[in-house]
This record gives sequence, structure tokens and C-alpha cells, in this order.
Amino acid sequence: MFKRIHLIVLDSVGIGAQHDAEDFGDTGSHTLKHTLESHPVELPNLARLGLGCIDTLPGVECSDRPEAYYSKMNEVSQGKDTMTGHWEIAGLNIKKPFKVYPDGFPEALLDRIREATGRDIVGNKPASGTEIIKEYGEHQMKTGDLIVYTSNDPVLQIAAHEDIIPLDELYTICEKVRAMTTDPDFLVGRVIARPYIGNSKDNFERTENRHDYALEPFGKTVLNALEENGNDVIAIGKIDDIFTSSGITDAVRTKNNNDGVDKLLEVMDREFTGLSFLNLVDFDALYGHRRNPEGYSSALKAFDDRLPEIEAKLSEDDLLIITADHGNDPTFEGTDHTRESVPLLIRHGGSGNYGPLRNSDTFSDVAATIAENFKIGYDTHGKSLLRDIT
Ligand SMILES: O=P(O)(O)O[C@H]1O[C@H](CO)[C@@H](O)[C@H]1O
Ligand SMILES: [Mn+2]
Ligand SMILES: [Mn+2]
Repeated sequence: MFKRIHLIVLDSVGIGAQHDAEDFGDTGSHTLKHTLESHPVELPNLARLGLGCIDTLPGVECSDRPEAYYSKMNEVSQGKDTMTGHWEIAGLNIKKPFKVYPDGFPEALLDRIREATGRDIVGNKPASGTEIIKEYGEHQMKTGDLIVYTSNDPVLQIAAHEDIIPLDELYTICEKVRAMTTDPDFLVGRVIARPYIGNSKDNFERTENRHDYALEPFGKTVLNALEENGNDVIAIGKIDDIFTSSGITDAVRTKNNNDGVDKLLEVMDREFTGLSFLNLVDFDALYGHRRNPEGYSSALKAFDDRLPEIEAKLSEDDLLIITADHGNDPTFEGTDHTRESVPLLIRHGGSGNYGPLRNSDTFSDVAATIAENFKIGYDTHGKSLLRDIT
């Protein structure tokens, strides 16, 4: 039994279209391969763990003596968004896809928002967040209207210039809209505050004051089971938002991927028993959705550079699990997530009998592994990998 499990989600770092990718319009997507083909970088530490043995990846050799267990996992849930991916990692199977709004939100909902906020609304369509502020930002600066938009993800996003709609007000508006969008008529997976600054469409820039308002997970997760059992569950980065704090005993905020690794290292220095759970969102938010393979490659390299610092803190009582929540191939058409399998890398502080694990039919194998390790009798459709981890 490991005293602590450190789970890292590399947000959107998929490893190739999974068997049902066609149903999602994502045939042929492959985040890691296409990113590395487009902008080659060396990932010596991920290669050392065995990343290049999971699939053929340009520049990432399959190590003869991998220093981790490796495999890939498929997503069983009917969705490819962040909440669905993380909730499945934590043991749930989301059978009914979240509602999406390809034609914008219904007028009745917009009316409620207008009434509750005293502001009018522009946008109301699927859009890229950087494009929509170019389109409506100057209008917002003149009128104070809210810029509401969505994507292929189940999200209602509100972009607001920080000088026109102060952050406090934007957050209050998002909380109100969150409360309006939990019933089936207007169900939205996440409401997201998207503040930005600048004085014209040529220099608008989004800030790190983004805030996500998710829904409560649809069932009991392994995080809830851990908490009930008296274990620590330390959320780092977006994890607290993704689970609406449910099953989380402590939350640490982060500014970016690099800060996320810093915060994980600090958490690893603490005395605790249970789970640390980190999400590194920059891969997805800054590079995947922006279809920027060069930035994506650099972010992979930056994470790879820092991996030895994390490994150096692993004792024999610590298990490190690295995986992802969906794909977001920066070379693929559109600007949305891609339905992909995800890599799974697992190691502890000692020298294990490292090598391939069976592939997983569901991300919930991670939850089952955590549950078995902490002997908390959590019921999930996932199957534990623990007996193969020596
Ligand atoms: O284009 P931006 O605003 O970055 O939005 C992206 O971020 C959202 C939440 O992760 C996704 O649904 C995607 O639409
Ligand atoms: Mn994600
Ligand atoms: Mn995303």
C-alpha cells in the first residue's frame, strides 16, 4: 500500500483517436504525435518512463528499460470534455452526454440573464475566446454588454473587460448564471468567467483571472470515498473547480503549468496520507484550443524538464500517476477537443518491475487503483491495476 498517490492530469495530452472517434468527428486525431511531428522537441524524461513505448512518437524512443508502468486508457463516457474526463478518472461513467448549444443559448435563458444582471448580451454563438473578444470587445467597452459564447464543449462563457465589468461583478454574474443553468431545460456543464484587458481589438489579452463554475459530479467519486475514510485529498489547480470542491479536503490554486509543478512539489513536502491531484491546463487552454502546435510542444518540453524534480521527491510510499482527460490535437480542424485515448504512466520511488500494463477500457481504472490502494471499498466500473504494480 502506498501512503500517498500523486495524480497528474496533463490536460488534453491524448495519444491517438480511440475506437469511437468517428462518432465525435475526430477520426485521425493524435495530439502527441501530430504536435511532435509539427514541432519536434526532445522529451527525454517522459521517454525514460516509457511514453514512447505506448505508441510510436516522433523523437520519443521506446526505452529498453522503462522506469514506469505504461499503457493507454480509453474513455467510456459519452463526452470529451474536461469534467467528463476527470469524473471518469475519479470513477464515474457519464452515459448521457452533456447538453451543448451549437446554435447559441435559448432566448428565454438570455432574458433571465439580462434581468438578473441589468446588462444586455452580444455574441451567443460557438466561438473561439480570442476571436470573440476581437469581434465584440470594443462594443463591450462602449456599452457594457456581456459577451456570452459557447463551443462544442458544454460551456457558457462570459467574456468581460476587467475595466468595464469589474472582476467581482463578473464573478457574481457567473454565480447567478450558474444557478440558472442547473435544471434540465438550460443545463450547462460549466459557466466560465473569461476576463480580459487591453484598449483595442488589436491588443486585447485574456488574464489569469478565469474562473470556472462546474456542476456537482453526478455520483459518488473516489475523492468522496477517500474523504469519508479520513484521507487527505489535495486538489491543485483546476481540480477543485472540476469537482466543485466535492471530496476535496484542501485546494491549492495555480497560475500556470510551471506554477502547478511548483505547487505539487510543495504539497509533496507536506505530511499527508491520501491523494494529491494536479491538473495542468495550459496544454489545452493556451495551445490545443488555439491550434498552436509550437506552443504545445514547448509546454510538453517544459513539463518534461521538470519531471525529475517530481521523481526526486518520490519515496517508496509514493505512487505517481500521469495521465490525461481527452485530446486536443492542435493540428486538427476546428478548435475543440478530440476523442482520444490517453497515456498512463505509473511509478513509485523504488525500482519496480516496470514495463507494459494492460490497456484500460475506462479511465476509471485509476479510481479503482486508488480505492484498492487505500482499501476504501469504492464501487466503480473501473478495474484496479494495483496488483500489477510492484
Ligand atoms: O476558446 P476559449 O475561450 O479558450 O474556450 C475554450 O475553453 C473552454 C473551456 O476549457 C472550451 O470549451 C473552449 O471553448
Ligand atoms: Mn481538459
Ligand atoms: Mn478545453
